[in-house]
Amino acid sequence: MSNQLVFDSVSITYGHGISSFKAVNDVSLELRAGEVLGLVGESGSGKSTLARAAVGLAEPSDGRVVLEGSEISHARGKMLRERRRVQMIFQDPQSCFNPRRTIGQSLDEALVAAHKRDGSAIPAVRARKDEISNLLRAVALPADTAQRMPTQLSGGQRQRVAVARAIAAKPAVILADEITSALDVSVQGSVLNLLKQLQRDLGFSMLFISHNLAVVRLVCDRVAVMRQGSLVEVGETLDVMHEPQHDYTRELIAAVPTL
Ligand SMILES: Nc1ncnc2c1ncn2[C@@H]1O[C@H](COP(=O)(O)OP(=O)(O)OP(=O)(O)O)[C@@H](O)[C@H]1O
Repeated sequence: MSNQLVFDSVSITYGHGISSFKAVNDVSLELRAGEVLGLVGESGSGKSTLARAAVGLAEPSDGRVVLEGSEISHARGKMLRERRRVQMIFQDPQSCFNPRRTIGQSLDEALVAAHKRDGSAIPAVRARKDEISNLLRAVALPADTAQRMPTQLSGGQRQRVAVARAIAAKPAVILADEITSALDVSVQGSVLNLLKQLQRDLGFSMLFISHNLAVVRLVCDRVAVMRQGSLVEVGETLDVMHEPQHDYTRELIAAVPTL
């Protein structure tokens, strides 16, 4: 399997001088084409910061992030557009949508950006409306969701729209950062099933950040464990769950009785 996204000796420091803090410390991690890689570790271990470096929301102080052979960290010009092939979905979709735009307008913006990135002709409004209906259907939302405002949707529906917006970009990689943590338990499963199904159908790779090891076991092919900014262990999910190599991983697993 080829590597889609590579974190190559990435370190990320917040702040400067004596108040600086190294949130990620020399992490090398490879996301293979078509796989779901879980990223686990206690709160503050640097999981989100690492992922954010792949979409330009954090800048590596050392090392680089590489997408299909091309560096996308420190991106300029064409690589900024290329970086949109990595899409991040956040815990709280409420804050990621422009509150003054309808869902249809937000999805349209994502579609237009994807066509611009690929250098393909931007389809006429009618054809884009059809694409938006298809996207909504793909995430099991009714077509009239396009006319609604973000605040008119439930948390689960908003997260489905966030997934639709991510796939509108025809991503090579999706970074899912605690995407069900803010949802009611009753809807968490359906959003996860949806994402897993889309991942299989569309073939993107996914970095799946979660506190919830039970969910990680269900969703992920491999799992990586971070502690205090460093990577402590990475392996096949079942191997890591059943034969953890590191004491810290053992502690994480022991904290989840259902495992
Ligand atoms: N913008 C920032 N400025 C300064 N420090 C930050 C910033 N963002 C995160 N940090 C710090 O960096 C460390 C890593 O945070 P990060 O959010 O990456 O961890 P995490 O493993 O994703 O945690 P969580 O699961 O709680 O989201 C934490 O100590 C956090 O307080």
